[in-house]
Amino acid sequence: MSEPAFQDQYPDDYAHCYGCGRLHAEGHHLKSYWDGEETVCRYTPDPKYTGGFPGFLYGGMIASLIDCHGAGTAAAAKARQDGKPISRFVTASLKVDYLAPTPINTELEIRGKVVEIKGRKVIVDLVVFAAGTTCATGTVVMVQLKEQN
Ligand SMILES: CCCCCCCC/C=C\CCCCCCCC(=O)SCCNC(=O)CCNC(=O)[C@H](O)C(C)(C)COP(=O)(O)OP(=O)(O)OC[C@H]1O[C@@H](n2cnc3c(N)ncnc32)[C@H](O)[C@@H]1OP(=O)(O)O
Repeated sequence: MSEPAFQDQYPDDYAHCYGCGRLHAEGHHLKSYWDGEETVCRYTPDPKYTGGFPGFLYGGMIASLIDCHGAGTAAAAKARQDGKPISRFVTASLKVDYLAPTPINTELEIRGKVVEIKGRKVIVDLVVFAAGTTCATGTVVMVQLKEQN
């Protein structure tokens, strides 16, 4: 059996994020997994998240995908390195470059690559693909909650 999604391993008290918390009743419930040394999250946006014109996703949602998949990647990477269960990270910094319009009603693939793990801080590079096109890239700085360290 494959390992549960990173977000499904968050402790209950820290699983209420609108983007990825499994316990948020109306959230997006993003799910992230290992794919070799990278991580992957797949998500098909609903047209209600339309951006400036029909057919395309609004930038805030793209940032959310990068943010939440980045947090999950940081948590999983730290857990893998330390041989411990997944703990909860929060976003200290989020940078997004929008490279091409991102379609809705198309499955997006968000991939993460760990750049650095230093103490409670993990830096992750991310890419958002739609049908093979690179639509956005991002870098996040994630910090492990002190009480989870
Ligand atoms: C998820 C469940 C939450 C449950 C909460 C329970 C209570 C927990 C208590 C408190 C945390 C509250 C957080 C709530 C968040 C809700 C969830 C989101 O929506 S995430 C999106 C919004 N993100 C925030 O709202 C973070 C706000 N920022 C902070 O709370 C702090 O600034 C935090 C935790 C991110 C860092 O504070 P430090 O005092 O723990 O750690 P320092 O020593 O400042 O930083 C550690 C390392 O990270 C680097 N760093 C910190 N901020 C950076 C930045 N903006 N850019 C680059 N590097 C940064 C530092 O340079 C340091 O690195 P070097 O060890 O020196 O190499």
